[in-house]
Amino acid sequence: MIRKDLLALANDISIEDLLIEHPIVADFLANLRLDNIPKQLPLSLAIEEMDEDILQEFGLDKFGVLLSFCEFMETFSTAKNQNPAVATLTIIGGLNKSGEPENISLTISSGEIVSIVGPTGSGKSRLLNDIECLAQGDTPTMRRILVNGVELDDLQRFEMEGKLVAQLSQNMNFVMDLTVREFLYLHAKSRLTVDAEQVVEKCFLGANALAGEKFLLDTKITQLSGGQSRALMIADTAYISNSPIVLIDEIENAGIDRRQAIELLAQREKLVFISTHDPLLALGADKRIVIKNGGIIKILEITQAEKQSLNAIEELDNILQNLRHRLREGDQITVDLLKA
Ligand SMILES: Nc1ncnc2c1ncn2[C@@H]1O[C@H](COP(=O)(O)OP(=O)(O)OP(=O)(O)O)[C@@H](O)[C@H]1O
Repeated sequence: MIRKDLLALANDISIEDLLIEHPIVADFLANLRLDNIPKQLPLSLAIEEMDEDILQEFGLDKFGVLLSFCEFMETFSTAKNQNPAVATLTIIGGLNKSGEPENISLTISSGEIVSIVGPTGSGKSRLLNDIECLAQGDTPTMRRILVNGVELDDLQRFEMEGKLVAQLSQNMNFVMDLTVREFLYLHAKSRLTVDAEQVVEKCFLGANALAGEKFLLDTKITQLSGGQSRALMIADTAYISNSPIVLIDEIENAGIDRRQAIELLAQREKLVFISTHDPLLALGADKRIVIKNGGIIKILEITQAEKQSLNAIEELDNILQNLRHRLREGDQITVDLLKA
């Protein structure tokens, strides 16, 4: 649901009716201790009658409650989560930065991992953006993205917007004051997950396996570090979210177990695209798109020889990871740490 529709829910529908249509609203009210708000009014009018002090406890004013309502519904409402199945995604080439044609057509199936490599500024994020907005020749690259082999008209595109793609970007901004348990539970519940308790536990264990420093189910999500919140979002995307396509921009700096993270996502039959400068991640993918000057210049399938080199790269990477770990621990860095 887009902001305009969410504001209409807050302005035009009584809280009573809202609760029937979106039971998850009860959790929103409980979080802000608004359970006793008059339910016969729409949310925007009901908060007018409220004591400002209660809201101030949460650092909110009346407008802040409406904003918080929209953010909550964007994150948790089921309307967002009825995803169409995506078996394949096709990228039809457009033009590079010099206006020359890419002359490519690449079809990727669910469960495949695709890495995107190329120099800084070459257009890796642009390709991810083209996929995210399901470009139809209307972005600077003129690329077109087909879903299940079909071109999307404006209506289909609009309907699919926000439903297909989970974007795991560098920074996660959590606005709500929830614990990890509450956050995961709400997600699971809003996606009508059977056995929400079990899924929450699985997701929590999965996230902690990826994160460097461990966190608890009772840790507030606003207190998670960048790497921990990234790990949580990856586990959430794998176990709870049902977005069939996952876009990851530069996971290397997140301080989490990168290979395990990608494997976790691919096992869940997602279609995973990772923009990366990291050899381990690039070669861990089934296919590799090489970008230069804004255009796709090569599409490589991982070869047997490359797969074999992965072990050696992993050893090198472990040495580097160990160095980083020692550095964080305040240890002396000596040459013997460079041995495998
Ligand atoms: N084919 C294209 N035509 C026109 N502009 C393009 C094209 N491809 C990329 N660009 C533009 O070039 C700029 C740099 O691209 P982008 O940010 O995607 O690079 P990047 O490879 O992700 O860089 P980094 O590795 O630094 O993150 C952006 O403004 C992007 O919109």
